Amino acid sequence: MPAVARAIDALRRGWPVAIGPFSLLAIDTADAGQLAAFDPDSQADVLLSASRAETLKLANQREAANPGHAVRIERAPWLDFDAATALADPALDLATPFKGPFRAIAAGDQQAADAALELARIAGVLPAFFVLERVGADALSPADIDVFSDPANLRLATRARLPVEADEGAEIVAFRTADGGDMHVALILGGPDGTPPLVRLHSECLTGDVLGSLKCDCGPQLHAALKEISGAGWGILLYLRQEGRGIGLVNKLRAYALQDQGFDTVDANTRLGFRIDARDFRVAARMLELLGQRRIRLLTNNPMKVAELEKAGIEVTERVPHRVAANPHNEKYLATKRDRTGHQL
Ligand SMILES: Nc1nc2c(ncn2[C@@H]2O[C@H](COP(=O)(O)OP(=O)(O)OP(=O)(O)O)[C@@H](O)[C@H]2O)c(=O)[nH]1
Ligand SMILES: [Zn+2]
Repeated sequence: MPAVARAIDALRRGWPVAIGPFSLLAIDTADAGQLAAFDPDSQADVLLSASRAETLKLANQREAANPGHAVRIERAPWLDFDAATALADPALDLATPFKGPFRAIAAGDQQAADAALELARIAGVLPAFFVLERVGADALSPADIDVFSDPANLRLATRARLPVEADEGAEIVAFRTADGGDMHVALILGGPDGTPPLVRLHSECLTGDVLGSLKCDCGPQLHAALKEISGAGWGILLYLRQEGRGIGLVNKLRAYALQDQGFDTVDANTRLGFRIDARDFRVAARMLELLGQRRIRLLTNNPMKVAELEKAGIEVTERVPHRVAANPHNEKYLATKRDRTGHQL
């Protein structure tokens, strides 16, 4: 498992990683010099996500037969570092006329190719690589990456009293994984009273939670949730380290830049090459289990959260709506949540 943590670190630094039969260099974090060292003979192909390939109209019959999977683009003389960056990063879509033509070919080991894209998401880098078939002694397997994300690895690390505005008697509980994955926390307000706790799953949003961003509703939702839970007598707020619906802060800010170009929150994620919602709510179920709460009332407008928790063995006895007032900056975002991602607003 430490090998996965090392690979995540390497991706963030623009260093090569090995997965299955592949040696991979993340286009997002590497530079032309690192590419020359990685691939002195200009042999490397490019690996992209299906949704990115679709945006670029590079999804040919091969991809259509295998939707949702990594797409491999054959190396061509004009596919240098800058051209690859334009393939990887949608910020340049409107500005950069494509050279090409580019040709999609068989990915090779599809499972390993898909695992590479998932590792990029976990590392918070764009899901796009230079790729070579080169067997490395300590290559990761796709199963290693699954194990890394398995919420069964989550452990309760420590708990302490934390007086907060909403409840001076609150308690904070920290969770962590053996491999140094993201650290999640729970805030318990009030104490068990024999009824299912009112629970809020809050996904990290640095811009909204800390900076008072008006682009989303996260900040007001966070504070309203704490108030509501304390008013209900008792409950739990899970603060989940799933910034940007699981794509990381840098990629979320890239999504914001695309929104400045007129794309909505859904299309921005797709253009970046990510799923519309890349969060894994099994981790929330595991935290509730470690806190001894398998029956809950859930504060959310998002039916997917209810479904995912139930799938992971948590009984949601009631969905409690969690609406906050809109402002002129987040009106469109909230409308998109209602119209395109099934939020009950
Ligand atoms: N990728 C991306 N993430 C965003 C954007 N705006 C907010 N987020 C993230 O979205 C998460 C909050 O999710 P929402 O979809 O607003 O709400 P929800 O949690 O699904 O649903 P509710 O429980 O009803 O609030 C946080 O992690 C934010 O950082 C955006 O435009 N793009
Ligand atoms: Zn937000």
